[in-house]
Amino acid sequence: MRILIAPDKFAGTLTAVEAAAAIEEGWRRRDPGAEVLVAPMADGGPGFIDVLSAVVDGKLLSVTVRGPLGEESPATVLLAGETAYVETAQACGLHLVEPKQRRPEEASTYGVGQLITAAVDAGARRVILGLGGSGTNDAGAGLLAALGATADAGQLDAGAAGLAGLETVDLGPARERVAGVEFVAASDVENPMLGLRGATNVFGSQKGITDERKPEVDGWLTHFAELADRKTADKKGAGAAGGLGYALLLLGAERVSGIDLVAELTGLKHKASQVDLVISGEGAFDFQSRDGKVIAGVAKVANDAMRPCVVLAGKVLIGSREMRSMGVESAYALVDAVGEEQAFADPHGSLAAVAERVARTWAR
Ligand SMILES: O=C(O)[C@H](O)CO
Repeated sequence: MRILIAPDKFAGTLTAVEAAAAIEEGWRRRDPGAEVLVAPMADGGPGFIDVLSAVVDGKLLSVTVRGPLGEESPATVLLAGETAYVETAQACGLHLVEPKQRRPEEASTYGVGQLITAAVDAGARRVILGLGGSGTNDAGAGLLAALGATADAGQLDAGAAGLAGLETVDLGPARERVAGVEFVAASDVENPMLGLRGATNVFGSQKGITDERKPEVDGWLTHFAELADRKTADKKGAGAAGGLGYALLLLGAERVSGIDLVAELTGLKHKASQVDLVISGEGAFDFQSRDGKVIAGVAKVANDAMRPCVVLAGKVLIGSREMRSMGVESAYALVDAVGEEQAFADPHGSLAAVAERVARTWAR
């Protein structure tokens, strides 16, 4: 049997590379002669550089930047000729701050601007940024400040709260700093920045913004957009990574789907056409998995190649009808198979055990 293993990370427990290894190990116990192709995936969020550095011929540049709350964060830029790949979550990711320490209204994307500066200073003329998994919600104002944008009153690098008192914003110096550089924003979502479908209302809760605080925070972002460029806030992907997409669009970025970009760079289409079964996976397979996320992207590629796609996930929180409409044949949950405690205590072993069971059904 020929299989393609193309999972996302299992957030908080396994990277995409580790998840793929666990699935392969479990599958081989049942089907030792299987021909296995492995393609760990990412949608623009955490894991973007890890996954791309395995397939892009380039070198890693190590830098230290400001994390979401000002702490030092180590990060890497992947340089391939004049193209640089940046994983924005390395500077502004939710995982960088312990749940109890989170202050989402103050968290800033300043470090993402520092990553761009490092890439440009190293000779990049095209910067491809993965967006997603952020702990920030500052409309990308921090990024713009790091590149030289200025404001009177208020503060561009103090998170969403700093935007409240702004009176004027000058993006000129930031645009000048990166003149001639082409940007690509590879995002995990297409949401606009403001309103009910916007960054604060849809993704604010996972960062710790309470429902009561959302109208005021959304108002701060609206105020900033009114000073900078209101129309751009409605564009596709402006709301990705707490409005970081918006700041990149202001710098002229082209917006693409993160998973489509990763699928292309990893040759996923070709790989899918060579196998009998495609296996994907992630921590929680839920309604958020539908648009722009890894499972939806992998299932689409599998369907286009007319190959069945199954999913292994920590939890499956989606109905079978919805799952099938995405092109996923079956989904298997670790917590159903081994229990929640065991799934967290030994994620590798649990995932391998479930993969072995799946092979019992699918291997031939
Ligand atoms: O970072 C975030 O806000 C979400 O992943 C959507 O991009």
